Formats: sequence, structure tokens, C-alpha cells
Amino acid sequence: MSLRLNGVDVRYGDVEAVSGVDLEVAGGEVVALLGPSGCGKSTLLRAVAGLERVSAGAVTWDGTDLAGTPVHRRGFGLVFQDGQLFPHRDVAGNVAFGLRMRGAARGERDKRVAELLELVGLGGYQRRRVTELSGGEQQRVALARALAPDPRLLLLDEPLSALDRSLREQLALDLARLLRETGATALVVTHDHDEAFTLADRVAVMRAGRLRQTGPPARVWREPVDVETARFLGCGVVLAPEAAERLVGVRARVGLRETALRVVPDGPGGPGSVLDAVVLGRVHRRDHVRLLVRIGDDEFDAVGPVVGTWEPGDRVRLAVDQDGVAVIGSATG
Ligand SMILES: Nc1ncnc2c1ncn2[C@@H]1O[C@H](COP(=O)(O)OP(=O)(O)OP(=O)(O)O)[C@@H](O)[C@H]1O
Repeated sequence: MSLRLNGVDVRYGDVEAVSGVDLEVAGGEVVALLGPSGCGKSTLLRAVAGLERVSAGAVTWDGTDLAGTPVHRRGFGLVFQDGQLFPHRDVAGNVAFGLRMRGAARGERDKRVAELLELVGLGGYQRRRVTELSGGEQQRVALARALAPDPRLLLLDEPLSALDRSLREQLALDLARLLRETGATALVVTHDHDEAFTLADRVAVMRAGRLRQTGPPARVWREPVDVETARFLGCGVVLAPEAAERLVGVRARVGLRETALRVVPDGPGGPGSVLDAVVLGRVHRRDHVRLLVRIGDDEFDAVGPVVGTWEPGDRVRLAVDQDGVAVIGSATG
């Protein structure tokens, strides 16, 4: 039970949207395709679905080349950004669509629809009109519809990106749980690294049509393969090895995220090694205070608790939070 891509290229006329992609998704595994806008993620997903023609290489399922298999015979479930529900059908009609296509009997359909609506947190919604649901509810219906025929692979293209931030965070957690509970095999496209890391067992980072790095989320987060990947994963500052050794004690090229340096409370105790810094500016954020600080001759971002009242010129002590630090180039793609 696995999807395998071997040397996959997809072209639109002269544009090579996807180049030489090799990737495997094992049974029960969730892989996120992560990358900036225009890097070819959706094109690759659509090629797996059979919606785009592969111009070189192969998409196979359990060793069988899918080139001659049309979309509706691949046995894959699809969810897009905007749900694409059937507006003239109610919730149950939408969820039951694939089951009806497969010729499932009425009783079986009703039972499965009820089961899936429970699973996505919409128990009892059968008779609701889909046009009267919130964006989040519509995406849950789209997910239930995709899961209903028990697809061998679930393909999700930015399933949460049309939703507002807090709903997206909640739904990402729900979706992660759902994928685990159903043991789904899934390929998820997203440009949002939080979402990718919430959902996926493995992350595949794409840029300019190519896969740059594939690995478990923690590894990709801590050891991005190159500077562009580090920047894409939130490292606003990249230090040369000498500077990194002085600041974070690692002699390697290192990326720092905005949370890499944290204010240490005054008083005894705390981490062993601290950095002395001078505050240059302060901005309040949702759940922390963001400081611009000077360490030696260089300026950096740092974070502190929301109760902090530092003013420019104040001295602070900072500790390095390893989750905010990425060692670049030590992993292989
Ligand atoms: N139908 C098309 N015809 C021509 N070029 C296309 C077509 N669809 C996509 N492209 C181009 O192919 C490249 C990859 O696009 P794709 O939509 O796969 O990227 P993406 O990473 O999914 O971006 P986004 O997150 O913005 O959707 C882009 O340069 C895009 O302009």
C-alpha cells in the first residue's frame, strides 16, 4: 500500500512546474508537501490525482503505473482549499456522493454518512444546506465526503487555507487526529509550516519545482538543508560559523528564528550560559514581547514575557532556545 513518484516532471507548455520529483508515501503515512507559492506543490498533487499529465517519470501505486488510470478510477479522495461542495445537495447528499457512485445501498449509505459526520464533528448535520455552513464546517463536510468511500490515498490541497487563523489552528489539530484515527494515507499540500508540522509524519520541502528536503518534521525544523529552506522555515537571521559559535555555541552555519533568544528572568538560577544584551526597542505581540537588542556590535530579535516593561537602553540577559535555532546544511536532502 504505497504511492511512489519516480523522476516526475510536469510541464505547462514551456514552464516546467515540477522537475524530477522522487517521493514515496507509505501506507498509513501522512506526508506534507511544503513550499512557497508557485513552487509546484499543487501541480504535483494534481498529477498524483490524475488531473495533470506527467510529462516524464511515473506515478505508481503498489508498483502499478497510474498513467492510464483516470482520476475517478484511482481510488483517491480529494479535498481542495474551497471544499467545492455541491451547492444543490444537502450535507448528507454531499457526503454520500462517492458511495452513491459506487452503488452502495441506501441503508449502508446513511449509516456511513452518520458515522463520518460524527467523525468530523458534525453529527446530526445531514439535512443542513451546505450553503448555510461556515467555512470551517464546509471543509469538514468536504473531508467527510472524501473519506466516505474509504479512499486508499487522501489528497488534500491547502485544505485549511481559506479559513481564518484561529479556526485554521483548531481544524489542523482536528484533522491531524482524524488522519491518525482513520489510519489514512495522505499527501497534504500547504505553504504553512505550522500546519505541515501539525499534520505530517514527514515533510517534503519544495522549491522551484524540485524537492529540496524530505524528513520528519523535527529534523527538517532543526536541520534545514540549505539557507533558502532555513529562511522559508522562519529563520530571519543566518549566522556564519564563527558568529554562531560565539552566540549559540555551535560552529556551523546557523539560522535563528525570532524566538531563538529569550529573556532570562533576573535573579539567581536559570540556564548556565547567558548573553548580555542592550534593549533597542520593544513591540507587544499576541502572547509575548518582541525586543530588538544589541549584542556586541550586532542587532538581533529576542522575546520576553508579555509582562516585560523594558525600555530602550535597559540591559537584559538572554538564553538560547534551541527550538529557535537551525543548523543549516548538516542534513542530506
Ligand atoms: N494551468 C497552468 N498553466 C500554466 N502554468 C501553470 C498552470 N498552473 C500552474 N502553473 C504554473 O506552474 C507553477 C507551479 O504552480 P502551482 O500552482 O503548482 O504552485 P503552488 O506551489 O501550488 O502555488 P500556490 O500555493 O500559489 O498554489 C507556477 O509557476 C504556476 O504559475
